[in-house]
Amino acid sequence: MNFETLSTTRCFDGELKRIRHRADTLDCDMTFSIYLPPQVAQGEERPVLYWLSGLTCTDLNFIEKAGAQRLAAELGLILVAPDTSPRGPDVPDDPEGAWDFGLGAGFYVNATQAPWSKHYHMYNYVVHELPALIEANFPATNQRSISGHSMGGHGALVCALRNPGRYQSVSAFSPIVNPMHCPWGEKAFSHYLGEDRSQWQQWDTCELIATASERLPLLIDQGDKDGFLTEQLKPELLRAAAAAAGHPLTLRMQPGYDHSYYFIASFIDDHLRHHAKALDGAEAPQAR
Ligand SMILES: N[C@@H](CCC(=O)N[C@@H](CSC=O)C(=O)NCC(=O)O)C(=O)O
Repeated sequence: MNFETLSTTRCFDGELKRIRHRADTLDCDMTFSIYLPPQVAQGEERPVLYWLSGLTCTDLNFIEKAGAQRLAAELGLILVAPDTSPRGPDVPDDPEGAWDFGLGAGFYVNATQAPWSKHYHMYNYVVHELPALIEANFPATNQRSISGHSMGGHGALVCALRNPGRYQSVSAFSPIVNPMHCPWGEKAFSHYLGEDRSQWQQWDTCELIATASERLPLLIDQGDKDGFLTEQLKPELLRAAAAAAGHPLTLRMQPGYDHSYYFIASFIDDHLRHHAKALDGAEAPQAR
């Protein structure tokens, strides 16, 4: 598989790379970031944490703002941050240029409706094509975990719930848990998936959790001063759905925190340790 390394930057004794490649599932060129911890320079293969970002983001928001590399280096975790939508001059965008749909807002679904269905297959990209590229070309094991923020939190939860056994652990910050019933999700799903709401259920965490065949524990952090909390995110709906299904959920309401990457940076270490504990060969170091 061909790819181009756009940059390589030393970081906490590891390497941060930006990679551009042709994405067949999206029918466009894509750029992602990958952090290789120092253990890979010593010949080790390491497990991967995939991070899905939210609306308006590229691969860089998480890499530049979350501060995850320091502990990833210590834990020996590879971090992979894809972009949030297909890109390029041929890729359709919101006709009015809104930031909550189209470019930067792929919602991690496989679009079925024209004109979106030509490129907007972010689910297939993050679940299949990107891991295949990573595992064939980088010193990565096939042990994977997934996390994300907001639209990306929705993506992480949906990817894990739809693929029992594929991910060792899952977590999310401020996820859109019930996109079928919030303005961001209704706008995106009606365009990408059409008006038949029965087709939306397979992309909605609160729906998927009812019938999940694997009860992978969910770790979720949510700020109680998040401006999107009541209209878009609605974590209480996930709490109810998880309770009804008997699905293990740790939902931490964090007092005073908003929707920003300052919030993510404040709790990212807990999430990295959660994933490291679940991933073979990436145990957290002993406390000193
Ligand atoms: N541009 C918007 C704000 C958009 C926003 O808050 N995006 C979040 C994700 S929201 C859900 O998916 C984000 O991660 N932004 C990038 C960042 O670096 O903070 C506005 O102007 O209101």
